[in-house]
Amino acid sequence: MREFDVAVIGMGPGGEHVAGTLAERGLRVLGIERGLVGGECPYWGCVPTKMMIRAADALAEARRLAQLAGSAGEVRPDWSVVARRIREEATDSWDDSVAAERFTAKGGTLVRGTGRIAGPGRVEVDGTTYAVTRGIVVATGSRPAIPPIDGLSDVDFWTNHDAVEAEELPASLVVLGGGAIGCELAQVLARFGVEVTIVEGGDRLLAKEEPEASEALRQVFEREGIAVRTGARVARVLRDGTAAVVVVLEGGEELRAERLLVATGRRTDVGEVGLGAVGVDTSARAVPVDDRLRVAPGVWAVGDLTGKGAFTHVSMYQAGIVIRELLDEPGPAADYRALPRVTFTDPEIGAVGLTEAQAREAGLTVRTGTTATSSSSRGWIHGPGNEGLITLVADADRGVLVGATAMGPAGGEVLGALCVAVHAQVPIDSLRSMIYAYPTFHRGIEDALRDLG
Ligand SMILES: Cc1cc2nc3c(=O)[nH]c(=O)nc-3n(C[C@H](O)[C@H](O)[C@H](O)COP(=O)(O)OP(=O)(O)OC[C@H]3O[C@@H](n4cnc5c(N)ncnc54)[C@H](O)[C@@H]3O)c2cc1C
Ligand SMILES: NC(=O)c1ccc[n+]([C@@H]2O[C@H](COP(=O)([O-])OP(=O)(O)OC[C@H]3O[C@@H](n4cnc5c(N)ncnc54)[C@H](O)[C@@H]3O)[C@@H](O)[C@H]2O)c1
Repeated sequence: MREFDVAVIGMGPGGEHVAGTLAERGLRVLGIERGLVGGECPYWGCVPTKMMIRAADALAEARRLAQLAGSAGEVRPDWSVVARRIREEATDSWDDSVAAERFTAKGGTLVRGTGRIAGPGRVEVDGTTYAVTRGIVVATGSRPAIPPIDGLSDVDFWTNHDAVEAEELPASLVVLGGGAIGCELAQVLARFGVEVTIVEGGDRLLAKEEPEASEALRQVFEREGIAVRTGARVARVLRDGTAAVVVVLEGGEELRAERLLVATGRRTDVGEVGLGAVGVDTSARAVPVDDRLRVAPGVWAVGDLTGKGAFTHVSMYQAGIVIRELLDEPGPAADYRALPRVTFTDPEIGAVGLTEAQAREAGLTVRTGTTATSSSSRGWIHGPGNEGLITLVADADRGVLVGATAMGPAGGEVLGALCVAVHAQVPIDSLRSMIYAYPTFHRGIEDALRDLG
């Protein structure tokens, strides 16, 4: 049986970081990947979708020219430019040779196939068993969760994979799910001329964010011609000939489109990767981990699988802790108090820490302060595209921020300052005494602090 110090099952952003760093540090590392080294983020997630968004935002800015600077002629979207960039620049036509070689050049051993834990200190890849002396790291990520809707499996629906790989766009699209994926892709495709309807089962878009941000985004979407149906339950789905998908809502209304994109969340698979062999309940939705990402003696987990936030930065952050664990190096334990997230719609919605509702549920003495992005000097100067808000959530007893939202142009960048405030528990009095450069978008933080009272 071949022996390694560390085996990493799943080479997405978290697994690749653990495996590559430990190999570089001289450990014997086995990396196991059944798809592409790099995982969801570079091939079907963050990177190509942000490339799409960059293109869609350029179109939106061009359309704003008339209100700001005249005209650059007729704006004519061409998806083939985006598809080519994704194929050639982002994904190498979904070929991971460069990433695989980067790992093996560091001294790692890559085995392609489906890995699973065969027992303590043992992993198996498609029938071959390997001995692991120091640690097994499970980083198998997530896949699209497909809801059990009558008829769905009979229509050729899209997931994020198909949307990212599309060489041509449909004329019309129903997007099932108004979360981060649904909202980002809906706006991109609408800006490229696709007639888009979002069908969201809950009562608002981006349910994990502040309700005011959800409402502001809904208004932007409707103004851009995206139909938003919230509180809408799908009864069944069927194909009408070859041309259209019909989405039948409870109540009987029918929505027709050339394509259906399913973006209803992600699912993890705890059982498939053999975590049951080390005592994990395989019916769990996420792997239970402690604050050092330990699952069982000699087993760690990182990334989407841990249920701590399905973001690349969470996976990389956790990977950093596991690397220290496996190298026996000191360092802080995981702390998710200041977890940031950014939905890259236009306007961007950046948020960190707790929402107001979460802070109240936690029993804190909550105070909030808010300001409209459009009412700041910079927002007003910016003009078209200046929708948004800055909302602060404070723990009044301790005099610190526990959460914040920055929605607006560059909302994800404005968020940086708020992340520091929440993470480092900067006293609100200290935030009030800072100098905020004029006229920046982040200066809106000062207005929101004033509103905190
Ligand atoms: C459309 C979209 C847009 C996104 N945009 C952003 C964004 O802007 N910012 C952000 O932070 N996050 C974004 N995300 C989320 C981000 O992509 C994920 O959180 C991140 O990729 C998770 O990393 P991971 O390490 O858990 O593994 P994953 O990226 O999920 O990769 C896991 C890997 O494990 C492999 N694998 C699974 N099971 C096995 C097995 N048994 N044996 C061998 N290999 C296995 C898979 O093939 C895969 O390559 C986006 C996601 C999507 C879908
Ligand atoms: N910018 C980013 O960082 C970014 C971008 C995209 C995705 N992501 C990550 O990927 C995760 C998955 O994204 P997602 O948008 O698929 O999931 P999500 O959980 O964010 O949103 C899914 C939405 O689908 C709705 N839904 C579920 N079943 C439904 C049904 N049958 N009919 C109608 N609506 C239904 C839910 O109510 C929810 O609002 C995100 O939570 C996020 O962590 C991050």
